Amino acid sequence: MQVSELTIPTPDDWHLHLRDGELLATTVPATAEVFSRAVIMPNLVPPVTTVELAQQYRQRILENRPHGNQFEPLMALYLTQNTALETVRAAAADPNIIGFKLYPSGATTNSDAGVTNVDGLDDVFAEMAKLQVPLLVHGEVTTADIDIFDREKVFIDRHLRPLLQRHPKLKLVLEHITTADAVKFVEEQGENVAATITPQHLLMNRNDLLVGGVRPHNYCLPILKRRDHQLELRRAAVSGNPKFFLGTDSAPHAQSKKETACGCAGCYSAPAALPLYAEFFEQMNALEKLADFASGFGADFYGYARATSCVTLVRKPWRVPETVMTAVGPMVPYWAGEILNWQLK
Ligand SMILES: NC(=O)N[C@@H](CC(=O)O)C(=O)O
Ligand SMILES: [Zn+2]
Ligand SMILES: [Zn+2]
Repeated sequence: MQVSELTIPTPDDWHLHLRDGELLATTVPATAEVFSRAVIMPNLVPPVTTVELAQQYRQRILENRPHGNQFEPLMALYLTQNTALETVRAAAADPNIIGFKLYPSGATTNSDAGVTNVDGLDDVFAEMAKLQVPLLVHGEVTTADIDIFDREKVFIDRHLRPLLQRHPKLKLVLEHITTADAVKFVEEQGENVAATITPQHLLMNRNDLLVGGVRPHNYCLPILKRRDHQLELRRAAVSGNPKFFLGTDSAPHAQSKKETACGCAGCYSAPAALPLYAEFFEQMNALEKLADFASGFGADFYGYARATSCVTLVRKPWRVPETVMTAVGPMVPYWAGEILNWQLK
């Protein structure tokens, strides 16, 4: 029998870009109306590198939270080559800071200030391991000799395995994983290593980016991979392994910055985030696994209580809007113009 309603604990988004300024009026409610908590990515210009900057940013986010809403932003700090041990200690002491985000310099949107030499930060990683401050990782090498489709695998082999050998207790989340290699790596590591998976990497592969014309709104980083990799991600997401949990990586860019000769990377999935994951779990005949993936495993990993409130999805097909109007112009959401079977009640 087909279920027509699905109630799960209020989910958490463990990887989210809200941006800043006027756009917060759009991005904060879109997530706060569905999610209980979200990890807020720090790749602003300038980047959110200190506890003080994160507290100010968090305040701007809270100002855009709908009245009566309990949404809790959990701030990630931007790791640089100059991050001080003092900043690690300050982050550990602040309950609104969840950890540090490692962007290899040049890997993705606003990563110029990112890390140029991972091995040179061993003191910082040692302190993070000691204080159990999580390291969130955009796992791609950036050297020109490595093909864009191999960048995740090479990062794992060159940097992540050695890093965890040097710091076996480090709590680490490999963000937005896209390859069978990443799945295998996370499965092999101890309980201190986990991964987030986006809706686009579960629902699509590189054909959806390149066949029949280039689709800028399916372009994100790490780039969609071949179908074999997608199938491994799909398997991992429904496996019930608590190391794999929800992180949308919703990453809004203006339509004009996506539909252009040199388009930005990022899918704005927040307007349809939970229905997109429900679509995937239904395709896998595994809707009963959505609750742990969306609302359980991430909280367990990070050491938060699971939400006690609930959200209900109903089976009621709807079309994702072609555009969403924002203060900085129109944006094309991920899955625009396509049908989703589930929506929030
Ligand atoms: N995922 C993306 O393609 N883009 C993200 C950055 C990131 O998460 O790498 C963004 O900030 O636009
Ligand atoms: Zn990233
Ligand atoms: Zn991201």
